Amino acid sequence: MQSTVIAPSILSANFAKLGEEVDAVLAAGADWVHFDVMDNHYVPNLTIGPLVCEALRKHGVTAPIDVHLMVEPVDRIVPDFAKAGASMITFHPEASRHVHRTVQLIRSLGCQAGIVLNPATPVDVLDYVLADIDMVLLMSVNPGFGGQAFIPSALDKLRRVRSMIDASGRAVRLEIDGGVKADNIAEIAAAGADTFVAGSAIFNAPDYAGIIATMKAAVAGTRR
Ligand SMILES: O=C(CO)[C@H](O)[C@H](O)COP(=O)(O)O
Repeated sequence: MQSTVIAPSILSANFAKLGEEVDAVLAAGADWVHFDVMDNHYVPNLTIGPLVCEALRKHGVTAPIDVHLMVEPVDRIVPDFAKAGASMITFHPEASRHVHRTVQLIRSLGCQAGIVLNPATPVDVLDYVLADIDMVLLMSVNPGFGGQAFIPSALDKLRRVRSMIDASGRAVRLEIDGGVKADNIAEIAAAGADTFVAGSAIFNAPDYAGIIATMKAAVAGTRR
């Protein structure tokens, strides 16, 4: 099991003061910045691109930036994000014609690569790419919007992917995204996640440090 990572999704941040929001969650104990890229094609919403990632780096953000591409096609935008300062880039296999090639492209540009599985996407693709990736991101909501409820079937899927990762013997992160809250994060951690994306739970909280500490303590409680 990898170390615990809390990655606030800036989808729920106040975009009018994004730099300050990112500084605030990092100062409050967040480990990564989760950066949701939506194209109004693969998903029914439109968000931010490489220019905003680059702006965060220029603003002084040194923490890992975890770019989740909800775009189709994928490959064209990958080099722009690598240049803009992405640390890891995850993508949906449905959005790439050649999944293994996209993984190779991301890694050739110096970023970590991850595969994202939607709630109804089978895990089988992992049989063929687990040896080549750094992270699996399981969606516990249908992608496109923050603030949705956690889909319970994600717990069984977490357990299944955790077994696959452990059997591989590789240090692959298992990330969960969607509906992660202080009151369900322990159950999610116990099912095998080590990397937790939370948008509305963190950015809607009055005290960022308080909610992040509560989440980390809940995860730590499952590791004893
Ligand atoms: O990728 C996403 C949606 O596609 C978001 O990261 C995710 O939904 C986080 O938001 P919340 O924690 O509010 O559910």
